Amino acid sequence: MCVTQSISLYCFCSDFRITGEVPPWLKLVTNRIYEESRLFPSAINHVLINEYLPDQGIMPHQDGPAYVPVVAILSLGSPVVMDFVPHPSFCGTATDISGNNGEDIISKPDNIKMSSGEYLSEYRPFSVALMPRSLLIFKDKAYSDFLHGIKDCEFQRFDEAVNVTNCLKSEAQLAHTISGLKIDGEAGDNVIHRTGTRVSLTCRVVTKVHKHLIKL
Ligand SMILES: O=C(O)CCC(=O)C(=O)O
Ligand SMILES: [Fe+2]
Repeated sequence: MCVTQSISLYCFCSDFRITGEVPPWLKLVTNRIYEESRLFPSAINHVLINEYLPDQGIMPHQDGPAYVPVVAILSLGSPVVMDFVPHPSFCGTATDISGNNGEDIISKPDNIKMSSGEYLSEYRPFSVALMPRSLLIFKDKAYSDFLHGIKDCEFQRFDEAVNVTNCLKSEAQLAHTISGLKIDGEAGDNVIHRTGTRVSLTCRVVTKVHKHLIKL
């Protein structure tokens, strides 16, 4: 269940602001992501700010077609694990995503595996640990062929995360500053304990301003 609290939604396009003035610090952040990543076709014009309590996540979903297929997620506060699972259409349980009106596409986790329980070989699930102050950018196939989500769970294993080595390094360097991260490498027990809130800034480029996007 998606139980996150959306704090703010900023859409910079056509002077279209949902929750007041776009603060200068936010423009600095998005400009820097745009300029340094060089992955967005134009300046970021849409930022969703979400707050997650330790037991809150977000259902596996695909960001809607109103956005260009690249997204940057800046994570602050508690670390968390984001899971990527192949879109059901790559698992033999295709659902029609055409004609979507611009909203995100949400899928029940049960629909993600083939009836045999197998995944197509090139579409294996993976996860990424999102450490505090990290920036995750994904695009193309990761955007359109996979659903992304976060479990509603206070304890999250990250030993299977694609960036587990980086997490262990950053934990070693920042152990005193990262709260909610317990690592026991010897036991192979790499677990994030989400003890505090997490705030994320999801930065995108919206091409079509659709009235449904305003729904908070
Ligand atoms: O908060 C996050 O890390 C993910 C948010 C997200 O996927 C979305 O808003 O579409
Ligand atoms: Fe998303």
